[in-house]
Amino acid sequence: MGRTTYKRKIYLQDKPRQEALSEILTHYAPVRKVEWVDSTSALGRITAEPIFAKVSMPHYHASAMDGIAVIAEKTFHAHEKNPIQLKRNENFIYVDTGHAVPGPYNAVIMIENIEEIDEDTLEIIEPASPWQHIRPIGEDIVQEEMLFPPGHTIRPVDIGALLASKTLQVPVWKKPVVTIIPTGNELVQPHEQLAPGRLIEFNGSVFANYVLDWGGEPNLTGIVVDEPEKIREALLKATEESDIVVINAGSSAGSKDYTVHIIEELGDVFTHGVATRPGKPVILGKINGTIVIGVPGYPVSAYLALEWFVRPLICEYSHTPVPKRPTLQVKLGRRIVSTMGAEDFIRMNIGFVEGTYVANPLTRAAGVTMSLVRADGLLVIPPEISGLEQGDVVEVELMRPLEEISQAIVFNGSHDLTIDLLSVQLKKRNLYRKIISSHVGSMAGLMAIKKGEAHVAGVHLLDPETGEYNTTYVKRFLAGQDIVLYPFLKRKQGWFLPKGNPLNIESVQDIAEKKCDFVNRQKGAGTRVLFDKLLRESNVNTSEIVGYQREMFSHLSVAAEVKSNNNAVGLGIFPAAKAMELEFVPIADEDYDLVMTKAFFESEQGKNLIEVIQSASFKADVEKIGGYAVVENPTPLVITSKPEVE
Ligand SMILES: Nc1nc2c(c(=O)[nH]1)N[C@H]1C(S)=C(S)[C@@H](COP(=O)(O)OP(=O)(O)OC[C@H]3O[C@@H](n4cnc5c(N)ncnc54)[C@H](O)[C@@H]3O)O[C@H]1N2
Ligand code: MOO
Repeated sequence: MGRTTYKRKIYLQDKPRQEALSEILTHYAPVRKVEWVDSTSALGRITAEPIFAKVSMPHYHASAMDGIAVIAEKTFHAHEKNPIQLKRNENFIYVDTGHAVPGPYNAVIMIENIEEIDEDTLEIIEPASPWQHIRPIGEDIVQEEMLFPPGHTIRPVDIGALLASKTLQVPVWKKPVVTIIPTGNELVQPHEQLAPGRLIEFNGSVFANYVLDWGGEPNLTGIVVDEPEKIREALLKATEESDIVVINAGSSAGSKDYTVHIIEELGDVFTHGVATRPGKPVILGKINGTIVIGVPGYPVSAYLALEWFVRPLICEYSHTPVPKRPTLQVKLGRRIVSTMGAEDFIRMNIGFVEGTYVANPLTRAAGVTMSLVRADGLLVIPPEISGLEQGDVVEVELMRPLEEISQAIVFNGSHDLTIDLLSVQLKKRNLYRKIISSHVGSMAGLMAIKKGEAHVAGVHLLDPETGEYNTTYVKRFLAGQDIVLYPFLKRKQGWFLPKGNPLNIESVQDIAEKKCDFVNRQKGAGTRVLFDKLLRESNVNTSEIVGYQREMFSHLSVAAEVKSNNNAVGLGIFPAAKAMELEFVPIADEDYDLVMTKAFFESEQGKNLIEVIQSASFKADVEKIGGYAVVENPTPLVITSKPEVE
């Protein structure tokens, strides 16, 4: 059998998302099917027809109170000065709440308004009005009444109405079957062996669960390799069996991105490329009357594309509107640039600081699933806007409940592992309280406090003049504000060395003399300041250090470099050395402290935070990492807004 070869498709369209959606909706002609389901298991299903009550509720006149049923007309003359006596079974019967009130009785008197004379005789001093304390037939539901219109999503309370009216089965839309085909030679199932170049297939399960959540019936196939024949086969089978087909990855311009050609060959392609970032390489087409949607491989692009195109089709199938997320006005904590001509979808962290919702962008990389996991909101920047300024007030779609966002502690500054532990401990004490952190570096953290965009900043800024950490910087940059510098951690800084320290490195002189390959940090990093200070103190010139000009941007990347070179040395914190299984020779303790406004420090949230920091369980968590110590009951440094007298 001859193999089909396909040319690379290089140019993708930039079709506006709404236009692509409207177009695909016009091509969507679903064959809707109705199924009858038991009312007890109809939760979340959508009624396909109006639902009418089978019987009334109540279906008899029912007493609404414990007491006696009477004939109202025979009580009309009752008065304090004219008590009326009633005889059992003659002109009253005893009834309890819910009992039937048989004719000719037509009113109920509560037991507390009755005087018992003897077993069969009662006395009343007030008349009863007709139908008082009686739930007449159909008070709640009248037989043949419409319970719900078509297109109604069944909720728990609706199941109550169905059962109460003896409506035991309901006609609902059959869920549209959405077949999901993950493709890629590099993919393995999560339980399979991993190797370099092998990626775990997880998009498929994410899609399946979204489809389920949105009211569809997911059908996740196995992984299909990047071979035209296999893809063709999978698509043909899927289009026969499903209402909608989603094929993942292979949507772009790679040498093995066959999907678009195969859809074109088997049916029609309406769109290849939408004007969005991320999510651009979407394919919208149709094979044998079934809509086929090719979504990009990168997880974030993939989930967004699914929401833009698959969700509306599922809703269209059941004639329901596409739900919208609630929105919130937020102030931007940072400037955001955006692509002209394309909609930008930016995952945001949101915090409530000093009475304002402040939002900061998370990473924009389309391969970072955690950006969606961590997102509090989604900022959509329209195509005609090239960027937004820090401080602009914009609308974001909420991806988390507002209560949760409002109670979070906004943490900015230099990242440290212990901040996650702190967040876990806070969460354990209070369901909602957590920390949302932006890792922007110590200086940017200070600036966030200055501008009221964060509650707490984590900083480790060494003053090379004084050898002191943080104090100088806080005094200089936050002058004029009421600020608290809270001594938080002592972190061990030390040499990162190959296992066993083969070159026996202990000092800056050793590094220079033995011509080690030094792995440096970027200018401004606390570790870089420390290294430069060590050089000065030891009278070693930067030119004597091999590799001084090579800068890495994190402790972990320094450790990774050292791991790959037996002649290398780096400087950094212990956990990074431990993660890469390196030798670690401690040389200094670094102060990693917390900066916050005095108002926050004194607030309930602030007190909570300090309490957790000083708790035995948090300290135990921190000790487990190694190379760390929480400063025991420190004296916070309070800096007041009153300018210092020089
Ligand atoms: N020259 C160009 N290259 C690329 C373009 C472009 O316009 N020109 N677009 C880029 C964009 S934007 C995206 S998005 C990706 C889309 O690529 P594909 O849809 O062809 O997907 P793959 O390359 O096969 O996979 C990309 C990436 O996605 C992850 N992936 C894929 N499938 C799964 C799965 N089932 N589970 C989890 N993760 C999955 C994986 O990390 C892949 O490496 O193309 C750019 N390139
Ligand atoms: O569309 Mo890609 O999704 O920008 O990363």
